[in-house]
Amino acid sequence: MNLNTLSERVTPIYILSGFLGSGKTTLLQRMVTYWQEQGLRPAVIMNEIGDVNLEGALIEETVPMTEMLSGCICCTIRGDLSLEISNLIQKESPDVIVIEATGIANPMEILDGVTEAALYMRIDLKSVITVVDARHLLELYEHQQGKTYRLMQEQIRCASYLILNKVDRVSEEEQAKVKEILSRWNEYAPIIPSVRCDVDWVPLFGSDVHHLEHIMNREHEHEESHDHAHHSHDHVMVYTHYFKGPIDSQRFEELVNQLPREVYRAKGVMTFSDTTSRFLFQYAFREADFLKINPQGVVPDVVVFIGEHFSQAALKNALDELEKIG
Ligand SMILES: Nc1nc2c(ncn2[C@@H]2O[C@H](COP(=O)(O)OP(=O)(O)OP(=O)(O)O)[C@@H](O)[C@H]2O)c(=O)[nH]1
Repeated sequence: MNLNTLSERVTPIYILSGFLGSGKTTLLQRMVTYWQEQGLRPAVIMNEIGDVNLEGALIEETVPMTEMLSGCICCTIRGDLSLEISNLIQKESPDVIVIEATGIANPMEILDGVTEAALYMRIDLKSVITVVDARHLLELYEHQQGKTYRLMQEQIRCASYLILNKVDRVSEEEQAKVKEILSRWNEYAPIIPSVRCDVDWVPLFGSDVHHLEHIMNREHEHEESHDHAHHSHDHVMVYTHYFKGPIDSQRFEELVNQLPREVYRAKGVMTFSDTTSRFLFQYAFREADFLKINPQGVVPDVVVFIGEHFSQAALKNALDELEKIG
């Protein structure tokens, strides 16, 4: 692989979320095994509360693993997360990275850490997979209060896929009820029932199999899985757009003013065709801000959009149009 293709390489990232004991580690082990069987090199970022990562011991030694101990990724070490990601990519150049977030982390904050890294590394957040313990959710739903309930709700809302795990511990009727709750909280994420997170990977990694095949220079495409994934991936929480060249600043501002409500945050580094300097772009609470910058080293032109299940295709099309005009 020459340097050029190396710098063009985009590392797919998955976030695994879910409440304590829901089955995240079980799922992580299965994901790692699946990718290894595909001939890929996965890497793992794990975060546990406490000083010893017991579960890390469950993952094979050949899998590069970064452990972030003594705290929850989202509260204490959010900045470090983006650093960990870039270190891992530089040192190990994995084909795919999985971040297992502690059961008490708020996934929105983890998304923030990941998108921070997207500003200086070519990464692509593929999906947030949330594991739900079927019985635990039913029990919490009965009471409908408390921090645990709200956090679980957050984790469910921001998922691109919901693994409804431990269905061996609920009746058919109960399973139907949990599914109904889940689809009310998150109408976009497909719900995949499982026992010990034993799921069919093709729908889950459809587009990524396609993507990873591309990395591996394989020729064939799996049309069916690609279509499926395209459909379910269109409504995303994060969209990262790498620009191929400078764009017109006024047209970009117009686009920003017309962003859908669901996009509530954006940030990036940009080069405009009608200005000389590069800019740090920030967008929050429907307000855009541009700051002249002179980045050190090689920093790509990229904007990360963060929100709640907005249409990635619509945004991508609009940005592609701007690029065509230049
Ligand atoms: N009955 C049943 N038990 C399961 C299932 N999946 C996982 N478990 C068990 O649930 C426990 C927790 O699973 P883990 O995969 O460690 O869950 P986790 O979300 O990583 O847990 P934390 O690291 O504490 O957040 C383990 O004892 C598993 O064996 C399932 O489908 N059914």
